[in-house]
Amino acid sequence: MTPALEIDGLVKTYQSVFGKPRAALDRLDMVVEPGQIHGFLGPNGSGKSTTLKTLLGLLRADGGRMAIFGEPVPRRQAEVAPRVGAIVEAPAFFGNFSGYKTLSLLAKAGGVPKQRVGVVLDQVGLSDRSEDLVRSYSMGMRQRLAVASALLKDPDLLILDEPNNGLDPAGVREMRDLLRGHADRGKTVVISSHILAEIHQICDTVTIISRGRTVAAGPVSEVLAVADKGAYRVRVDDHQRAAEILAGAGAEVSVAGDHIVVYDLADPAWVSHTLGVNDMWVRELAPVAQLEDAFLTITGGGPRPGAFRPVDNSDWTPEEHRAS
Ligand SMILES: Nc1ncnc2c1ncn2[C@@H]1O[C@H](COP(=O)(O)OP(=O)(O)OP(=O)(O)O)[C@@H](O)[C@H]1O
Repeated sequence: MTPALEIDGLVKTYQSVFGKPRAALDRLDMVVEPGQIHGFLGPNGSGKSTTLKTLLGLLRADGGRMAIFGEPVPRRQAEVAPRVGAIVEAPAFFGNFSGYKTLSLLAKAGGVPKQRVGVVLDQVGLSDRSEDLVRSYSMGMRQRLAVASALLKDPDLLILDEPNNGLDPAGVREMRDLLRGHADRGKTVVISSHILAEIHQICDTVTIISRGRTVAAGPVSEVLAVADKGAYRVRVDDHQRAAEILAGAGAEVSVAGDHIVVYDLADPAWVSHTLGVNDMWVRELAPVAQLEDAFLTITGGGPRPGAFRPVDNSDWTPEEHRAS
């Protein structure tokens, strides 16, 4: 089946008039299959908004390829635009219009039948307040109005950047039900977040990025299973050398900031023994037990080996990419 979304080796560097150029995306990869709720997870500043803006044609990429429903973008952005609804930056609504009027105008501008306005107001739970002026709306209500505007054209691909911002716990639950309902009708949803728990509760699959690179991707249960998979955090004096020794002895290891992580470890004593016989002394050996720890572990360092592909500059179509 054609993926709803494919990103391959995306590169984006922000130029600065005074300072040095800032590499925001460094060969980022992402694939989203249709009908899923896909989480796009990464710490603040890791490049989520930049990715989504580039995908939607709001920023120009410096390298890499992107396709939406098999159509290369930005070249065929106009063709796929009717199938995509997105909120990437909090839209500015006119405070003196009601929610209903706001959506009616947007529907008219987008060539969407007016009946959709009532439907989406209902979907986001704003029907009761639809005649009130937007300036009287709470932040959470404005957020829901924004989601309603993205739902107007009943998009096959719904992209929401941090949709739970400003929502209280009940609002987060409603948002989850809303997105699940959309996916259950065969639509695809991509939501970005820096909060692991949100992605864990809502999403089927996830792409985790750190410093503009993909560091892990796959079904949420598998990617985050690192927490339950006998992963151990190890601190020694020379992490690089310790990682080489442990990897050479057959362990799956990644270097993450000021520590290393050893995966699938049946017996932690094996680590102290293996390093000890190489004259390296373990300062800390602790299980990575919590999901938040797992997230920090995954995003704390560079990409894990094999987690991303280098860019090639050959001509490319999504079909060729899938065949390769
Ligand atoms: N217009 C810009 N000019 C220069 N640098 C920028 C610009 N926009 C973003 N950046 C930088 O690019 C990097 C990625 O930023 P981006 O906003 O894409 O991250 P993010 O994951 O969406 O973060 P957050 O979760 O805080 O929204 C950051 O280092 C940020 O400072």
